[in-house]
Amino acid sequence: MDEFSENTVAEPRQPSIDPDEVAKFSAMAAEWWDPKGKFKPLHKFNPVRLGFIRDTACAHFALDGTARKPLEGLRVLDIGCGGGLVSEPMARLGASVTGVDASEANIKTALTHAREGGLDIDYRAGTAEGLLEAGVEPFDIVLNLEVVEHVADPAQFMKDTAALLRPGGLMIAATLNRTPKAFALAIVGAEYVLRWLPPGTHEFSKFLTPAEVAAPLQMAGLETDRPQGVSYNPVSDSWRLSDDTKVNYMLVARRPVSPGGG
Ligand SMILES: C[S@@+](CC[C@H](N)C(=O)[O-])C[C@H]1O[C@@H](n2cnc3c(N)ncnc32)[C@H](O)[C@@H]1O
Ligand SMILES: [Mg+2]
Repeated sequence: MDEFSENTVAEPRQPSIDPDEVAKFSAMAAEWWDPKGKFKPLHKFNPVRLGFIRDTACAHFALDGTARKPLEGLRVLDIGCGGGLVSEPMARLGASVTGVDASEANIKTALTHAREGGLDIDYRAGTAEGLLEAGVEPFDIVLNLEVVEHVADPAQFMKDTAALLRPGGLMIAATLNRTPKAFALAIVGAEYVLRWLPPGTHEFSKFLTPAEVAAPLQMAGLETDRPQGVSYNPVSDSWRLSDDTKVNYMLVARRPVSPGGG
């Protein structure tokens, strides 16, 4: 057993995995940390979503956002963590981070990169349902970023990730909306015209509306905020928070301390 196999959770039945999708990401695993490589869009997108995550977490848990490590003491799950583009900054903010991805190649990249940077992150190859089967302790924060549009059963995936959130905890989900504008910008524009992403990275039919992301979370007992749009500005070549949720958006959900409120 190599060192890496110990980082695999619950091998046998992992129904959220769509093998073609995971193979697509495994094939690009070496590129995660190349800001000019295939994950360039995520690198560009990172500052705005990291700021949003930090601010939302500090507000939710009443933390001092100006502290050097404001998330100290919080357990964060980054589900579908890829190469760790969000796990690492969360660890730098003081959180105890568990990063889980269905692709072993991605986890290898993430482990290597974190070690090189002296960061201690609990990376595991696996899935949400694997964590549930393994009986992990629920997390203070669950990050569910740009993954649900790549899984086999989105509603079940959202439900499983909700089950990994403790009472009083915070989930931040992010994905692409299923609108004509998202088709034009995220698929035609980003994949075929600008070539930001390899053609075929996204399947339009797998995009989800905010209501479709929120419904399984609400059924799992979470309360959801209004979706937060994130938009690209071609003039400044940067991303910003916006009122437009038609392409990229984030959805904040909270598990009440006691069922039915509180
Ligand atoms: C677009 S990447 C997002 C990576 C990271 N969350 C980010 O935003 O930087 C999607 C990731 O989800 C992973 N993935 C796909 N299906 C999964 C599943 N069922 N469970 C866990 N991870 C999965 C892929 O391997 C890939 O690394
Ligand atoms: Mg995606």
